[in-house]
Amino acid sequence: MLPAAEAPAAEALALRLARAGHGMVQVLGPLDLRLAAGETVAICGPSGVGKTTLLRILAGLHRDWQGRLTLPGRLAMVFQEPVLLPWRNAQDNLTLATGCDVGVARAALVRVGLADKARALPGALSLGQQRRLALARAFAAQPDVLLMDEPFVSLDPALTDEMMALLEAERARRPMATILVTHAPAEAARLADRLLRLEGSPARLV
Ligand SMILES: Nc1ncnc2c1ncn2[C@@H]1O[C@H](COP(=O)(O)OP(=O)(O)OP(=O)(O)O)[C@@H](O)[C@H]1O
Repeated sequence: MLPAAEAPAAEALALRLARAGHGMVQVLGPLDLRLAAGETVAICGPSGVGKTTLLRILAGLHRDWQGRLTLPGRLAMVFQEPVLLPWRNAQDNLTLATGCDVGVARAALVRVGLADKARALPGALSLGQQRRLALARAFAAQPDVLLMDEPFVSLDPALTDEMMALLEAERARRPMATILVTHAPAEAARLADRLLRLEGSPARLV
């Protein structure tokens, strides 16, 4: 057995992708993506290169691909838009989406500053509160791997900073591997251990 200092970190995710596409059009691959437990990787690349497609493959939302995915733990995803259930209150948005119990949902709402909004419908929340609710939903899933698809896009700098601070606090509380798709170098520099770039057609990771 290797001494602890030389032992490889546990792997949170390993993708060996031969190809992925939309119908006849190949968008991605071949490419390999591996994440150690607790590691944060930022992925950037030009618009339309396939970043969202890659995240959707990892989340099981995109089926048109060939290869092998190993993902031993729980996964949660934060989309560009909050994608909330409009007729369910904030607390139900967490429990219904993740299967977590009310205590876990309440605790996640507290951590994102929405303790007093548990009974509020998404439509009664500000944009920033809706974004924080989407983050709380991901936290309530207690993921081992968190996928974030441009989660701070179109937010003002103060709200972006607040969202990043919430993510940092959650990672300090409970480590999770994170993939952050972003166009913003400052977000990648602050949050990520590694920066990867999707390039080409079909796209590869460089
Ligand atoms: N449902 C779909 N049907 C056909 N083609 C699609 C579909 N969704 C995406 N595409 C195409 O696949 C390619 C990759 O799209 P994807 O959304 O993954 O890119 P992206 O890098 O996330 O872009 P952006 O930074 O603009 O969000 C694009 O050329 C897009 O037009």
